[in-house]
Amino acid sequence: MQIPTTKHLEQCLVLIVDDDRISAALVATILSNVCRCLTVSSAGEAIMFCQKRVPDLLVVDLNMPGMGGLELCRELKKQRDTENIPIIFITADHEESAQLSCWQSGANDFVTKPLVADTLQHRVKNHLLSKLRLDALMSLSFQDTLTGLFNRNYLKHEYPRLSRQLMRDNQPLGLIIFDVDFFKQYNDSYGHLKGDMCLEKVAGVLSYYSRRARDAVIRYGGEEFVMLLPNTGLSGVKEIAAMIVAEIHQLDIPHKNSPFKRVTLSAGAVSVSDIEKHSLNEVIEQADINLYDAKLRGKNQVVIG
Ligand SMILES: Nc1nc2c(ncn2[C@@H]2O[C@H](COP(=O)(O)OP(=O)(O)OP(=O)(O)O)[C@@H](O)[C@H]2O)c(=O)[nH]1
Repeated sequence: MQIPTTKHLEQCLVLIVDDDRISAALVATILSNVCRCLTVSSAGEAIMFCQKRVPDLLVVDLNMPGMGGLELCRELKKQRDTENIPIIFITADHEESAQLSCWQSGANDFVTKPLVADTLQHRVKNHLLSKLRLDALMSLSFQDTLTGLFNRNYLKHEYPRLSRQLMRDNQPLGLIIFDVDFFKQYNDSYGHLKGDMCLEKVAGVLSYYSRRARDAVIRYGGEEFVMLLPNTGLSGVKEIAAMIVAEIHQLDIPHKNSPFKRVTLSAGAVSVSDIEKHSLNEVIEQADINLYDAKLRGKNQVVIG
């Protein structure tokens, strides 16, 4: 089976990390007909770059003043956002021990100087293609096709890691379940296709409010969405849930068979501080009880506790 890739090779961004400008320019020229390239001149700059924008691959000079290539590689492989970026070292060192150090730091490959242009191009190309296939598989496994949000698989996969992190930092997890009110009637009145468009609009608003790097929105069921808000206490969770419910109300998406005459959301929210004592199911269950309460109290509102 051919796995559909998320973008083309020429759209990929390779970050070249080299303190020697001439050497960096040579690598950029060699790779110019394979992909897009940007250059930074130190490991520190590379880390800052990756915090703002994640490249598809890094070509790193092994020996740089200050933080060297090996340390940079170890650092990037530790971080969740950068752990899957292929890293290729360029080294003038032909010693076996240097090669071993590259592998041990987590590098995906290395090329030796003097550079053979064809070899560098093919290595970069092969690693980029593997990365594109991995990205495509990740999005097929973890993305909801209608809304582009994460799916339930992602939540199950992500929760153990997230809860370990929150435990270490002694921080709470905020979680909100949103459910579109009278959505069966919406489909019945306007048709399934319009129903899908309505879900896409709701998803857009939820994504907009998922502002911090580790916040996440998941399409949990048909018209049910879960928002994960790490490091967020009860008052923060309440504020965000209320803003989203109000925003959907303000959007004024017509719904003739709702008593509100527009599309609305109900929300059940929690903030759990002793996360180690609770499974994902327990946290969801608590939020779901609150959601049920919001529905009982007349919908278009948030219940938190
Ligand atoms: N258009 C569309 N509809 C969906 C999708 N997934 C689920 N639904 C519909 O969502 C509706 C949910 O109905 P209910 O669970 O009865 O909820 P409700 O009508 O919103 O009732 P309350 O939650 O009590 O306000 C069902 O009619 C499903 O067919 C989807 O992907 N697209």
